[in-house]
Amino acid sequence: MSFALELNNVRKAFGKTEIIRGANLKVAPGERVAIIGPNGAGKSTLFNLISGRFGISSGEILLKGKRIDGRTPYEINRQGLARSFQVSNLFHRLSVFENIRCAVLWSLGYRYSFWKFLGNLDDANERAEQVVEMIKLDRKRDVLAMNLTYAEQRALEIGITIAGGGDVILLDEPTAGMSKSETKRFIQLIREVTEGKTLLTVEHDMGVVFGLADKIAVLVYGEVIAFDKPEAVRANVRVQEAYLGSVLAEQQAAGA
Ligand SMILES: Nc1ncnc2c1ncn2[C@@H]1O[C@H](COP(=O)(O)OP(=O)(O)OP(=O)(O)O)[C@@H](O)[C@H]1O
Repeated sequence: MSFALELNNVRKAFGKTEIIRGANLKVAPGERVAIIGPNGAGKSTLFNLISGRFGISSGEILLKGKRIDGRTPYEINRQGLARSFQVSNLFHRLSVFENIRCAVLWSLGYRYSFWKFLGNLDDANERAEQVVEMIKLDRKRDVLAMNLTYAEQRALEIGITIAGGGDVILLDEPTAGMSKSETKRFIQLIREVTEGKTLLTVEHDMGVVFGLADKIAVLVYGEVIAFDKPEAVRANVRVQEAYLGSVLAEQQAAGA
């Protein structure tokens, strides 16, 4: 079986400082994985390496069995990896539907001239309608992105990410800035829209991590020190010492 995503001894240095120091990870198809770790551990850097935004210094990254290190973000995206855009990358003056349709058209290859085709691509329109429904914004279909609530904008961002049909999805702190009740609903939404797909998230909120992930990868100083089911990671002494013990205590105290 080839893994959905495989990192073998990946290293990344910025100048003389090595940030990712031999990271290994093997994610099976359909698995939901949360990457956790202290601030500055290299989680965002790892996402940037996987999605091709930064080149690796050494090692290899494989997507569904094929090497992707050295490829451009566009090429990696075409091979089936989709990374969440930030809210600021929404087209604020376009409607929910138009935002999704742009993402669909982009994924079909209309990179810079997609506006020429707007309105006359039935398949793209149909796919866009489906995605709008999946992210439960059908009642806001024609509302401009700038007039959505924050949580709705984050849902739209997820819709844009999945619109192209990628089967390995990277989400960077998908529930950041949401209230507790919004977060709960949003976890359910993420579960639904990524059903059957492989999901990687970077996450600080342990409630989200334990609610969403089949497996947790713990990144400390650029190394994956544990990769296992949530209960096993929670019980792992090395993880508790390096990170989780203090974070759980903090989050429990905050919730108490
Ligand atoms: N382009 C860059 N050039 C130089 N150093 C960088 C660059 N990007 C990240 N770093 C450094 O790499 C280290 C890891 O940063 P990164 O943002 O990946 O950590 P993180 O685990 O995502 O942190 P956080 O949880 O705070 O978001 C930091 O010390 C950061 O300053």
